[in-house]
Amino acid sequence: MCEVFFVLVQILLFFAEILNQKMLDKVKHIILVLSGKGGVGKSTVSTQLALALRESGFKVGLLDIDLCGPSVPYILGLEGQDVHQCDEGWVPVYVDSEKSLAVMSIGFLLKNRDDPVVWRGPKKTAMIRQFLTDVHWDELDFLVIDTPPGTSDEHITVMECMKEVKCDGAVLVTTPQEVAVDDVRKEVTFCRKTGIKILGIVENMSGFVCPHCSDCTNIFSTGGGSALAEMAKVPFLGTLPIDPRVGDLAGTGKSCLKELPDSPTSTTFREIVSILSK
Ligand SMILES: Nc1ncnc2c1ncn2[C@@H]1O[C@H](COP(=O)(O)OP(=O)(O)OP(=O)(O)O)[C@@H](O)[C@H]1O
Ligand code: SF4
Repeated sequence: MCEVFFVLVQILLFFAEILNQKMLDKVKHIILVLSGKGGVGKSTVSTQLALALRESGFKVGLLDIDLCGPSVPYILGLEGQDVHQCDEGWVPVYVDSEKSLAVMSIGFLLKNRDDPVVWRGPKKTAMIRQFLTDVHWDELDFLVIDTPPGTSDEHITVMECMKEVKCDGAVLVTTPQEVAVDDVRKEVTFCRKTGIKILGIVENMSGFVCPHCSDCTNIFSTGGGSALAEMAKVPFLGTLPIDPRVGDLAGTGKSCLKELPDSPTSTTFREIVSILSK
């Protein structure tokens, strides 16, 4: 009896793996965006990175698997959009008629933005697996995956699924403060233990850009991200200052590269795109 069950599980896993590979088959590059701590700007970085890749002419998908705080639909101004089902699974929401940016988030499945997702681990794990296997992406150059903060069950599920497909690796987001850097240090260890390559570290909220004179003032200490990158021997991808104009783009779906082409934030995103697309 036990053996029959074991064989059945193996068969199911085999088909899940095939399905997983099939859905992500047409995706050339998969990039995870991780942070050890909440509120450091991971969703902002994921979204602006997806938009910057699109501005650079790539076809992009953005998958938000932050089940407890799905903010991508809000940031992109897509709240209230419906996700449709087709024979192969879910059809993502496209931000434009050219279908240059496809988006999937649990936020599209909640009736109300304020509805909490009160699920235990196994249900969350099943949902994440489904997100990774059942979204019908068209041909994509890049799929950016926005993850929840920390190193929880959800992360382990993502890492397990990523082993079955060709994931390029993870971009780690930190802020300059020591507590955030400490948490990202744990994330570095987590990536190493789970075999995910670290593509680099981004230091967000690094200084404040004055909206009047555009001067950048370091209100916290700086350099935590680059010091960690050096210590962990991984690339440092750059700094993004606190820029109220970037904060104001949340909810509009507008790209920083397009709206604020001369800002330090756009300069850093251009560099990140050029590193990731090499
Ligand atoms: N560089 C920046 N300049 C100005 N505002 C920023 C910047 N980065 C993030 N923010 C703002 O900080 C807040 C938190 O950002 P965001 O939601 O991206 O963080 P997060 O790490 O994804 O949070 P969570 O852990 O809840 O998922 C948002 O209001 C966002 O607009
Ligand atoms: S940075 Fe310059 S313009 Fe901005 S608040 Fe300070 S003094 Fe004023």
